[in-house]
Amino acid sequence: MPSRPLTQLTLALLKPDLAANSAHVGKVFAHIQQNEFKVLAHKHLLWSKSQAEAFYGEHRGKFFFERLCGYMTSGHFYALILEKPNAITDWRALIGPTHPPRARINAPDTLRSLYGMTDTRNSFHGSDAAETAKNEIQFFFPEFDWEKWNQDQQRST
Ligand SMILES: Nc1ncnc2c1ncn2[C@@H]1O[C@H](COP(=O)(O)OP(=O)(O)OP(=O)(O)O)[C@@H](O)[C@H]1O
Repeated sequence: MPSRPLTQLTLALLKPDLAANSAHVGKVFAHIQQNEFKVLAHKHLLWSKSQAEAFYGEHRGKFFFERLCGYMTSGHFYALILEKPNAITDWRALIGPTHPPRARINAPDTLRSLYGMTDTRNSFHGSDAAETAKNEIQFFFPEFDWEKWNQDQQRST
């Protein structure tokens, strides 16, 4: 059987401002596929305040923490497990800089440039490292079978 390159998983969020616009959601899913990410799983979620505070716990105490948690509980959003070689860096490159006005100047083709609105309402999240991706996938998809995924990876090399 021909071998394929090792893949990586990342956790992506399509945040509430984006998720509220079904036309934009369709375009973003198309963009994800055009960029050769495989969507292994996705969920449409509505968070309680305590869930948002748990996920963004590292930002507790920062000036934008309350605003961020308020935004993330303002409506439904999507959580996705994305797979491809270098998924973590590729997805962060595709979404672009945290701040959409800066993205529109420095990275105009990125998703945050195209769809993001403000520093808080920036439409997307992506894990920033392998360990974070594992923890974040576990947070949203506790049922995800890592052992099977690892076995499939080994079989395909
Ligand atoms: N200066 C800021 N003002 C308002 N909101 C901010 C600011 N910095 C970050 N945020 C919000 O907090 C989130 C997490 O911040 P972080 O610094 O981890 O950015 P990021 O890694 O680009 O974003 P994410 O973790 O969502 O992919 C951002 O996505 C944004 O919604």
